[in-house]
Amino acid sequence: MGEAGRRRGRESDAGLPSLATAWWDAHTDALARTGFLRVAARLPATMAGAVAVAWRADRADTVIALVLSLLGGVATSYGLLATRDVLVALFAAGPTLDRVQAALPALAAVAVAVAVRSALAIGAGWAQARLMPRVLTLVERQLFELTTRVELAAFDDPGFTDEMKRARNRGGLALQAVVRGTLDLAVGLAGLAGTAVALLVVHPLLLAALFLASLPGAWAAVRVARLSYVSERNRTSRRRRMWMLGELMAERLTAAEVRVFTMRGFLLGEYDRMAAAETEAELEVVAGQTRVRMLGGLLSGCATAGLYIVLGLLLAGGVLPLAAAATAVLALQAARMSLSLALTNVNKIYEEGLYFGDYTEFAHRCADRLPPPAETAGVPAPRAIDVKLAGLSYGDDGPAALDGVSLTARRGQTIALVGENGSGKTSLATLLAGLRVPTSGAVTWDGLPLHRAERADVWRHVALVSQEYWRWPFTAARNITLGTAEEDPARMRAAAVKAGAHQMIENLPDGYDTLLSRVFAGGQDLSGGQWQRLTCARAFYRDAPLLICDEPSAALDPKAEHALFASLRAGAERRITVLITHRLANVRHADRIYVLHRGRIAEEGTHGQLMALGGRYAELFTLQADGYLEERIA
Ligand SMILES: Nc1ncnc2c1ncn2[C@@H]1O[C@H](COP(=O)(O)OP(=O)(O)OP(=O)(O)O)[C@@H](O)[C@H]1O
Repeated sequence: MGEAGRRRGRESDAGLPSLATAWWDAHTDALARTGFLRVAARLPATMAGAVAVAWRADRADTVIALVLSLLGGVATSYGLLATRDVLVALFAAGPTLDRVQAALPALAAVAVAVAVRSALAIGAGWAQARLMPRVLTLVERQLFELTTRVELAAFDDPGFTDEMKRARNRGGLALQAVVRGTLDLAVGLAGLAGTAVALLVVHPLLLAALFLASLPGAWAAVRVARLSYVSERNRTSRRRRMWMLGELMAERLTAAEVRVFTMRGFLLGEYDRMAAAETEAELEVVAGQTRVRMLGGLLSGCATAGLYIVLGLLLAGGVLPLAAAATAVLALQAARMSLSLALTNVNKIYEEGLYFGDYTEFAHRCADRLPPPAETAGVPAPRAIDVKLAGLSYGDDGPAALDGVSLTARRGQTIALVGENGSGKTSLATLLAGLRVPTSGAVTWDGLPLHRAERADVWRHVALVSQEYWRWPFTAARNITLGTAEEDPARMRAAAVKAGAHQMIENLPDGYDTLLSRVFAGGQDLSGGQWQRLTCARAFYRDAPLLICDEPSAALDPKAEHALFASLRAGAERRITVLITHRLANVRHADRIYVLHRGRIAEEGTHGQLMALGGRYAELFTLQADGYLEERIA
């Protein structure tokens, strides 16, 4: 078992169980074994990818940054050769004044080269700074375009959500770092090339010696990068747990339960365990990196010493004149600076490139999970919805949540889905709304299979009161008109009245303009029932031909519940209404009631037919009704 496996084992000894193994663990070990040549081979592709993104973000600034960086290398080369001319003039025989005068033109050339190089570096830096925010926006926007389009089923896959988190948290910043690193590497390489040209002119052997001297540093840089990347990957799941524990201990929604269930000791204990494993892993990596750096430093030192010995021998043997040797020393110093810049950035590009690779892999995975292209143009408002032998499983090998379900719902009808918890009601509703594609069978709207239609066109005809609705941090008005292009105040108020939300909203400090989130200054929060009224108002505002209400009254008081169902009945003839509720008194008026049991339709019919049948429905209804019948107001 690898270290990662052993650590996972330790984590699951007590407390929370292990997190599901994520797909990336599979290639962690392969990455740890990546050799220098593979790293080197990977760099050009990473850099080309970065330049391509930079190009899309802003062509002009990309070209300016690259061209100015390369010109900087020319200025370096020119400056070094001018320096050699200065030294040749100064080391020549003759009176000092004459020698200084002879060196003046070359000195002027050196000054110009230095000034030009600085100006080019400033220009390149400015272009790079302008490029960075655009690169980040481009990458993030691309990610959100995908995450808001992929099939809903993708979110059931823990691997997908992990990858998404990593791509979100690190992808954009990693690409920024790769682009910055690529441009800086261009500066370093241009400087190095400029120096190399100067060295080549001085003596070709010096160039070879410089190349050999740079190898240990390059090896250490790449090795350090790989160590931190592999450790980061291994630590992701631990961090996820720590983040999850942090959320449980420092969130308003969990605060009451943490206290009343005396969870504090357990949660803090879990946190300590995770933190200890995290620190241990961190120290392991730092120790490994320090060893590599020490070895790299030692080898670099030896190589540099060798370089100076070569220089000394060439000088002693009379192969190299003194001025050329002095230029070579200057060139070597310049080369070392350029080399250090280049290596730092090789390091950075490689490491950040791996993280950006996660982003690009995630983008590819998203592309695989996008709905197929629509085969029809436009989707008319449904007059009849047909479900034929539909089955649904969550995940690749999950048990069937629905199995062979068939039903028809027509315009003007209200159908009710009832049944015990986990029987498949919500799953069936997601099929009717085109939110999920059945794993077997089909769902059609007026004969059109939903999976062949453009999803956005389908959802334009759907209003959903979801069981797990989101408390959108917008104003009350925006919460009602959510997702619709136009805001019609009169219609919005009418929808709020139908949902019993109008008076409640009017009583808020700023009425419909009250911000419903405590996260923002001056924001307000609502009670569970008040939020539910608002979500019902949203559904009425959409006034869609398919209205799905999944437990719309779970948090409502009896009066509000009564009013809501009266409103639902009032407009029922214009649409298809799907009602899901455990309060069976509310489904008595439904045109057809489907009783689900373990993903299948166990019974169906009107209230009267099902009561006469004396099956599950009759049993549940009688059970509930008895509770009310015992005590009546006299
Ligand atoms: N996102 C999901 N991923 C995996 N399994 C799921 C998911 N959603 C539902 N299930 C499973 O599918 C089955 C049916 O769930 P569903 O939510 O449709 O039941 P339900 O009848 O609406 O239940 P309830 O009355 O509690 O709302 C359950 O076994 C549930 O565990």
